[in-house]
Amino acid sequence: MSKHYKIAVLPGDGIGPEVMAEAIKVLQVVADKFQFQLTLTEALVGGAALDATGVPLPPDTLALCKASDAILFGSVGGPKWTGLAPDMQPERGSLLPLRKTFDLFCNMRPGQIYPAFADLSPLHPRVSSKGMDVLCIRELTGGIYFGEKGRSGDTAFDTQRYSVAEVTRIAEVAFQAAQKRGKKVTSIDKANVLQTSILWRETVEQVAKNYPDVTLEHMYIDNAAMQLIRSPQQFDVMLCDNLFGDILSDEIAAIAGSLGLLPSASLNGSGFGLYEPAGGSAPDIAGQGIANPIAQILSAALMLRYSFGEEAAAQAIERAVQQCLEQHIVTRDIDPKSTYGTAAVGAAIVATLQQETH
Ligand SMILES: NC(=O)C1=CN([C@@H]2O[C@H](COP(=O)(O)OP(=O)(O)OC[C@H]3O[C@@H](n4cnc5c(N)ncnc54)[C@H](O)[C@@H]3O)[C@@H](O)[C@H]2O)C=CC1
Ligand SMILES: CC(C)CC(=O)C(=O)O
Ligand SMILES: [Mg+2]
Repeated sequence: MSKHYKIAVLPGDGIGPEVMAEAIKVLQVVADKFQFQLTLTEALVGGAALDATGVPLPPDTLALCKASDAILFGSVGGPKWTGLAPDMQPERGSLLPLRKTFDLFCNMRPGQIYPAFADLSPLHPRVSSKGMDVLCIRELTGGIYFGEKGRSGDTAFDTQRYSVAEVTRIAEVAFQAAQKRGKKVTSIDKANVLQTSILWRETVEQVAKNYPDVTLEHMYIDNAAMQLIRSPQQFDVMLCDNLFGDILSDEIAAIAGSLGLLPSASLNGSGFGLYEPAGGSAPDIAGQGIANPIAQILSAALMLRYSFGEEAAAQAIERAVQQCLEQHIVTRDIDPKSTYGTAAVGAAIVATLQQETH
């Protein structure tokens, strides 16, 4: 076995460790089947790290990430840590610094309505027959999450700043992705109000000139949020800034059936990436063994595809997930009547992979 990949495994808080356990089982099966070696090294991050070491991103964890080929991330945060100083909070003190440190400017969140349980989509029957297949491409290292912020007395502020260079590089990714899909980019902004959106729109127009085979449309964020619910099938690639992409991707997940289905890849163009579910630590269901592991498992598949080029293994995982969904082996976030828990869904995906010949 000559191919060997080193993965930093950061389960984090809440449901993170529960869903990560299932993703690791899946990775071990595909490594065996597709003949590559994985070194999976676990480290503390987020609230778990804060409790154990006093900081949400310990130096050892960062060093492990730097020495790895990719990061498989669970989720961080929860009510236990929300009152802390901002940089001590798990989200601002670990996840955002990881995104910035590795320049992970491109966040991809693919969302589809799986035909097998389209009837369970909250939008059924209006959209299910026409489906949805959207790739949300979100700028991840700029915008209001990283701008100057402050608080004094009864006033607080956050700053949104975007440069032409930042918008250009994420727009390039969106157009290239659209070329391989439905050849349409919908760029989301609020250019009727925001100066950064005017620059965003102008810059996307410039980039579009290099992709004459891709149709570009612009849409204001408020309309986009509405159009997604009204007719999600109209979208192919949605190009968003950091804040708008964060919000719209949760909406895409809900239309697909659950936040527990939506994976994500955060990339910097070098092959290195951080892979995590689009959702958070779900404190309301943590510890109950009922979290949906599919977003974490599909995030592992994206890691195999984007960081390691193991396309066959990635597709095998995606097929196994699809098959379990078709057999209605799903957690209760998708079907409230279901009795399958996190481990049962993970085990079904593992069994499907083991049975499949390739
Ligand atoms: N990447 C990350 O680590 C993220 C962390 N967070 C943090 O997570 C904590 C909780 O945030 P919320 O706003 O409640 O968002 P959340 O995404 O954790 O949960 C929202 C709703 O979706 C459900 N949900 C999410 N993932 C699920 C899964 N795999 N299976 C079944 N149901 C699932 C939850 O049960 C909850 O009802 C906060 O501290 C937040 O800052 C939020 C988003 C991303
Ligand atoms: C800490 C947040 C920005 C995480 C989040 O909500 C996301 O990445 O979707
Ligand atoms: Mg979010």
